[in-house]
Amino acid sequence: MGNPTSLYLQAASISLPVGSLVWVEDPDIAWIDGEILEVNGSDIKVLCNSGKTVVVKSSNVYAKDAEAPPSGVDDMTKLAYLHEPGVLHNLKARYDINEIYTYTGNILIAVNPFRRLPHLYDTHMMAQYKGAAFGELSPHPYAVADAAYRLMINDGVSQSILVSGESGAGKTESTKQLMRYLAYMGGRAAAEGSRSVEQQVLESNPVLEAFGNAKTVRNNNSSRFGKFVEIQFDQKGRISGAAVRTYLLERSRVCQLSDPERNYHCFYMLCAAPPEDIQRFKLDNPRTFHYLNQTNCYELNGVDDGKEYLATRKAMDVVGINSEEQDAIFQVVAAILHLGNIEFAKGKEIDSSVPKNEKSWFHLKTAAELFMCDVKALEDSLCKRVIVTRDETITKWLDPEAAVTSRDALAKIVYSRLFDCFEQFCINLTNEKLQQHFNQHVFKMEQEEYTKEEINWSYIEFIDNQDILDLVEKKPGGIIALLDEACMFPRSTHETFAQKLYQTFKNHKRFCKPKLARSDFTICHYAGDVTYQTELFLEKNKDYVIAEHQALLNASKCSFVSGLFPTSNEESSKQSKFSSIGSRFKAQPHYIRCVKPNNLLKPAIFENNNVLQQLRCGGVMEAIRISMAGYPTRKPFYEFLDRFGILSPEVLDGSTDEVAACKRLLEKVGLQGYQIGKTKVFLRAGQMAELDARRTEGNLLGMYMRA
Ligand SMILES: Nc1ncnc2c1ncn2[C@@H]1O[C@H](COP(=O)(O)OP(=O)(O)OP(=O)(O)O)[C@@H](O)[C@H]1O
Repeated sequence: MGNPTSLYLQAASISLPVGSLVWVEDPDIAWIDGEILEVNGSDIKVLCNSGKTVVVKSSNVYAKDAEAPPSGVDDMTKLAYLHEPGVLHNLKARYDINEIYTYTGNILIAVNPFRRLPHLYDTHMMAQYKGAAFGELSPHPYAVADAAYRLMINDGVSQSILVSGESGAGKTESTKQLMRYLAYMGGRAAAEGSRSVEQQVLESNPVLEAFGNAKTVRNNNSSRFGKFVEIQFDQKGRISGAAVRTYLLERSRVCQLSDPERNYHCFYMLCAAPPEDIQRFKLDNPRTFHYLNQTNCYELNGVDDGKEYLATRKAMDVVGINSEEQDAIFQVVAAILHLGNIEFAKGKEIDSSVPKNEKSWFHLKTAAELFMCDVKALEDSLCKRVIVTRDETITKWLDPEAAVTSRDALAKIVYSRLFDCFEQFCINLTNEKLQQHFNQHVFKMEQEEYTKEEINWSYIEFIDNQDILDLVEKKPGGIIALLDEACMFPRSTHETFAQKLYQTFKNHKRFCKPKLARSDFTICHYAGDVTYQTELFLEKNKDYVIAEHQALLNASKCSFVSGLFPTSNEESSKQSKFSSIGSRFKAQPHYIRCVKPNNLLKPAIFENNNVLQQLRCGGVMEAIRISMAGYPTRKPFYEFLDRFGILSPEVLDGSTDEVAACKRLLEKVGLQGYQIGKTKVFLRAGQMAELDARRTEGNLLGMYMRA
């Protein structure tokens, strides 16, 4: 991605006269506004609104629109000066009055209010957005959903809405609003006694949240997985079906935690279940389970896990999971908790292990009961490995440490099979793909606007992230290809893999080796640098189930459990499933970018630097950069004359032809490089500021002459 500051050079290089209102950089609040006191060559003295005076280079000063409405504009493209401080200030001005949604062209930016705003989401609101032209009403997820819905109906083309943002930014909430609106538009009364499809989709949220969400440092209810919701409509625009696909669950959380985070909600819910379930699953206080007591965080503020358990069961009913299946699911969840409490001691043989004590035996037996598998087989699968060579079969003991690793591996694979998952690495890769898609889309929309207005423009290049995609997934030679190779050689270790990477990519500008690291590597993703540990990597890529675990659970007497571990020929290939994520977004996309205004998760706090960082990474500044490269400021003819007619009042005399008047005015003021569209004047970056500066000069001159 290009350096975002290079964007504004054009806008900044114009000379601003004394008295102009400007933005200058500020270390604490990112951008501060003020007024120019003096201009000495390229040095500009500014009196900031905080009261302090600073001298800055003219290239770092950005014009502030004196006529910008105090409560902001609902679309960034309506800003007279489209630059970073303008965009930031606009979002803040709106956030201060609880206007959390703002457009940047077709992209909806949603700033998390961290407070309920029920008036925004009632049915009355939905009725208003139904069929309203995009941009006619205040920005809203309903408007995005409505536009997508209508395009689907009118053009018969599938649509997708991409909701992105960092953890806690409001993706889940926004998605819920989208689904509510689509259910409202395409709803169909359910047959007597059965639930409607849309209700099932909405109700699938609590189910997924119970099993895939956890408290993290950044969000008390953080989704630890990617989600793809597909809603199908029939010819008449009525919902006909739905599917919710999940991918890439964070699996390490099942057995490894640190303060102040929690494991997946379902574990705590189950421990707070009604007595008959507690008895049946031999459960106890969460503090007694190793997989839960590695942190001191058990309860969530305002959440009653017992109630949540019942609500989850109910939600499972709605999505069509019958009570037998529900029992099987919670049985597996309980089995995982017991599994985690099995400790190991040294056995009689050298380097062997056995369950440590009575307590461990109890948990081993209980886990086997709940998995409905053989106790001895479970013990063996934790403590032994069978190695088959050409000539013989050797049984190898695992020492206590290796037995713990084996136990945790079993817990993770069972839980992830329960949830159907992939790796953290792929989450970043998916984002990369989506980002590229986003760039292309924004670019295309710009082009379409120009074509519609019959504007000439040459192809404007923008930097995309194809290089990162190549680095990661190019065949042969990309990181994944090298990883696959490494996994095929029995002797390769994470160190040899790392060496291979360092060697291969030593000159790649998106790849680097962190100083001091021996086997880590860093990829410069669009959202920032991410360092990966090859150690975990090699392990994770071998997404195999240990053969003993596979055999153990495939033989379970519970058909649900054995179904989680089908034999290899019953299993769908991993590759095809992953590649489908990117291809699904081939449908016409719409974008919602969620922004988290502060890390305290509190209302009414808007941290400039924090927000700016998200706008830069999330592609919002990128979208603006793309439009800056063309003709970012567009003014309908009458508005243009209204604002700038004063620069040459004679052009207005006696003429009713707005187009001719605009042309004459632009000629008179000697502006170069603008274009006249069919309904609007198109200006290059900075030209609006230039015209305003002339107006200011004109006013000053007028005042001087009058004096
Ligand atoms: N539009 C909104 N109105 C009210 N509260 C909101 C809104 N959007 C987000 N929130 C609040 O912010 C919290 C975090 O939002 P959400 O769970 O949607 O984030 P997320 O982006 O899905 O996070 P993660 O990626 O961690 O799952 C919510 O629990 C809710 O309290």
